[in-house]
Amino acid sequence: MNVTRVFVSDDGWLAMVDAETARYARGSLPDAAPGILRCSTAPTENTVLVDTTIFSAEADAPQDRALLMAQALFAVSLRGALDPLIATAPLGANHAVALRAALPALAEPPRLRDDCFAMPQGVDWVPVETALGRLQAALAPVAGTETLSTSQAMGRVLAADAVARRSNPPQPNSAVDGYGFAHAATGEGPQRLPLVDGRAAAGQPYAGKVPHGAAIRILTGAVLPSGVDTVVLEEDTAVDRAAVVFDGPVKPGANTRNAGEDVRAGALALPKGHRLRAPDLALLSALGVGAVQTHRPLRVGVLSTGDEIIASPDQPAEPHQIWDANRPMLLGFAKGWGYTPVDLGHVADDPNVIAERLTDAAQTADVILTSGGASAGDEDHVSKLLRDQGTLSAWRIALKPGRPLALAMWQGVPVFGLPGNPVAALVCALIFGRPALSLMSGAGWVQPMAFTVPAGFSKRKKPGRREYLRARLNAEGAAEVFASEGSGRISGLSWATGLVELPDEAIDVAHGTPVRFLPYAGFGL
Ligand SMILES: Nc1nc2c(c(=O)[nH]1)N[C@H]1C(S)=C(S)[C@@H](COP(=O)(O)OP(=O)(O)OC[C@H]3O[C@@H](n4cnc5c(N)ncnc54)[C@H](O)[C@@H]3O)O[C@H]1N2
Ligand code: MOO
Repeated sequence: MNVTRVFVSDDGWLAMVDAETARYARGSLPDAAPGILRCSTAPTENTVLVDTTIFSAEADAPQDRALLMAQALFAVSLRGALDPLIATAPLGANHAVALRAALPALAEPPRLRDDCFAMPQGVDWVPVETALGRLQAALAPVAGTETLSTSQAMGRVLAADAVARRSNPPQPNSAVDGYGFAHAATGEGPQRLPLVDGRAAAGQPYAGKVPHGAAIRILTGAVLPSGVDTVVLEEDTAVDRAAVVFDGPVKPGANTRNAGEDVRAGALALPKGHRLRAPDLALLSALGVGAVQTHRPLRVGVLSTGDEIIASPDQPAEPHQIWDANRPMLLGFAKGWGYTPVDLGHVADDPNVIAERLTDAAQTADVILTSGGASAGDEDHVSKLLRDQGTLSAWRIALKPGRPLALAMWQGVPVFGLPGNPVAALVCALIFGRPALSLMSGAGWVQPMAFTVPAGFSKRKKPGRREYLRARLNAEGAAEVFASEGSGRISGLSWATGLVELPDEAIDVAHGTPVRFLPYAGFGL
């Protein structure tokens, strides 16, 4: 063996760089590998101390690490670059990159293929519509019910049909201020009807009967007195002493409203599942519905995960840390959608802590939205945890942005693991979260509002996935899109007033091409 140098690691393994090692380094490892053996000789002037722990990531056993060191040193020596390395001992920590770079390659980098822009093979890419269909089928209303007075029920979802207690209007009445009479007593040409004493006003009904051929002063909303079926508008009349004059003919029933013409007593006023808006409070009140059976608001827990996240901008953040953007956004969605937001705070990427927080949350929330850690990387603890301990259905959705979406049950509570990138978190929350939460709240599945507008941009999109772009309408009514599609560009979320939805198929969008615009307002934002 033509030993040129001996390298000894601090744990006693010896590597020699020479022609033998060259053969070994290029070949397979025989049982007694030449070039590496347990150090039994005292260090000589030929000995260089090496720190083989720099290869801890590559090998656990000291002898294996020494072997890697031998291979690296041999490769370096072949290039004649050994001496500068040896000049600074111990040989190791300061040279980790150079020595790693010198290791012979074992793996080939993946080659670009003709279909390199296709979806990865062997991955179950779920089209958006399929994913939505599965979600819809899997979920059910979970919010309990309680009876509330109508005045307290704004924003609540009806848990039972609301039925009209009486008709609207309850009685036939006048639609205008004018004069009322029996139509049968009038005809064509000038009409002159003597007035009875008294009048009919809203809230002050006329108790008597108006004689055939006579008229009565009547105001808007007044119940039609007996003997009155038609009203002439005040502006079309003149009063001649104690008579009213006008030109006939007047249509029978003119300017009157029939009892129950709006809603009849006993009719369905609002169906179960309807979310009460201010106009609905008007209707229910008008129909005498003073109390309604409602679903309790869905409790939506929101949890952020990630070692880099600082829960609030009230707290300082180091340069490697970022303030939580997703949690305030998702809590805001929940509130805006009429649910009870439950702030579950932020946890670091520690599976035990995440599990503990989810377990607590399962007591206080009906559904949990997490963000971060949804994909399959080293730090993607949410999806791993849900896979190991929950019943995860990890979906890779043919969607951009927002492809990783982890769905699981945690102690009976559905967990939506949204992607960490804020733009992806928003898209997943609006496209998947909103209809799903609506269904769970008792309000049924909802479709986003969308309308077709001309594109104010151009883009060529490949087939196989749906894309959502941050967009807003310009003065011409065309949809312009945000300058960047980067999923971390949070400013684009505020710049936009909605999303443009590009279909799953390929599309070549030019200025003027019709595209679907989904306004934020249609998502209840
Ligand atoms: N090798 C791959 N890498 C990534 C893939 C992939 O398919 N293969 N998918 C990318 C896509 S698309 C997305 S989206 C993200 C999803 O990642 P995770 O859900 O696992 O989220 P993180 O890795 O934890 O974070 C991603 C990104 O978002 C930032 N973040 C996280 N939480 C918040 C928050 N509450 N507020 C503001 N910003 C947040 C985080 O710092 C990261 O920058 O994965 C891609 N990678
Ligand atoms: O879901 Mo990722 O972009 O698609 O950010």
